[in-house]
Amino acid sequence: MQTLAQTLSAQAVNISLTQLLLTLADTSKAISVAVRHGALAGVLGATDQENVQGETQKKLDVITNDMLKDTLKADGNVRGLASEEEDYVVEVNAKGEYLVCFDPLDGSSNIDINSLVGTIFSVLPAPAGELNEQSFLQAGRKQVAAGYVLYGPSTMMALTTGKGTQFYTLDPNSQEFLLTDNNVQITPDTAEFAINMSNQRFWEAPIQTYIADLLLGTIGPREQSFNMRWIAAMVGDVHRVLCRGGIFAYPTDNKNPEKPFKLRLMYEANPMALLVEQAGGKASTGYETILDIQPTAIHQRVAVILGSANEVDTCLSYHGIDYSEEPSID
Ligand SMILES: O=P(O)(O)OC[C@H]1O[C@](O)(COP(=O)(O)O)[C@@H](O)[C@@H]1O
Ligand SMILES: [Mg+2]
Ligand SMILES: [Mg+2]
Repeated sequence: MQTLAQTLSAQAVNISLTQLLLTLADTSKAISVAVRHGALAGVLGATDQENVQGETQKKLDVITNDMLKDTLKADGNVRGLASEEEDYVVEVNAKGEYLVCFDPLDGSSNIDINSLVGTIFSVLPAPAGELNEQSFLQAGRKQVAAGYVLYGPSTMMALTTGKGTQFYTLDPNSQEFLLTDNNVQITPDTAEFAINMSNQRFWEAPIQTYIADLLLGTIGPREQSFNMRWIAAMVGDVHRVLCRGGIFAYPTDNKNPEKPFKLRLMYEANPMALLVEQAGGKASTGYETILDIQPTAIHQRVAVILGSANEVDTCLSYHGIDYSEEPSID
């Protein structure tokens, strides 16, 4: 089986990006060790700090953020970084060619119940000149690489450098990420959806109607039964969609009018959208393709609807968007 380095070489990924991706992979191996030690290492539970979004930080949010920050600072290829757990962008190396945005621990509410968590990352080209927040505000389409590492029963990485989506599995013996799927493909049709149903009464009308029709199953307009899954960690839910198809949605809601969206564009939605598109799926807010959004802030939040192409199109048709002219529709 090919190693990560061998696969990146076969994809003709340039040396600086390869080095950076290997740094991210190495750091994720160390995070995997910290996560696996759990209570034995005293890493579970919360801190008494909040991040910029007003969320209480878990100990592992802080530990994993520091691990990534330290290794990316030591990697000469990084110009700057932005993290869910950092209020502001961090300047790294004046000569670095890349910007890295990351969610060091996604699904962190799962950590205390020994359930799925992961790390999500997005790599953008660093523009010339002074580094500031503006340097990062590039549409997701500009990402040169994106991926996540899932700390599950096995540690897996999903990665794209714009040449399809690949899965790697961490070999516990050699400590190498080995290529286990070179061409991940999301089935265009599905009978499985993932959404936090407890927010139902707060959604907009289009998503209310769409989900209601899925729940009606064989007696509704879809004339088929749909199954529901919710891991409460985007990495886990998107991984399932990449493995066996499905639709994942965290739509707009009015539960807290100051925060109409949950997921963050730069280090959750964009990297997942690129992985999904590169695997033949689609990713939208309901009104706009995620990868085409022009960001306005590093911690900006968005609505997310992604997964099996035909099912995402069906969901978008409830939002009054007709995709019948698009080539992906039969
Ligand atoms: O609490 P909810 O509504 O189930 O939300 C779960 C969502 O929140 C997140 O956990 C947010 O990520 P963080 O844990 O990085 O803040 C997503 O991974 C997941 O999809
Ligand atoms: Mg997250
Ligand atoms: Mg997080």
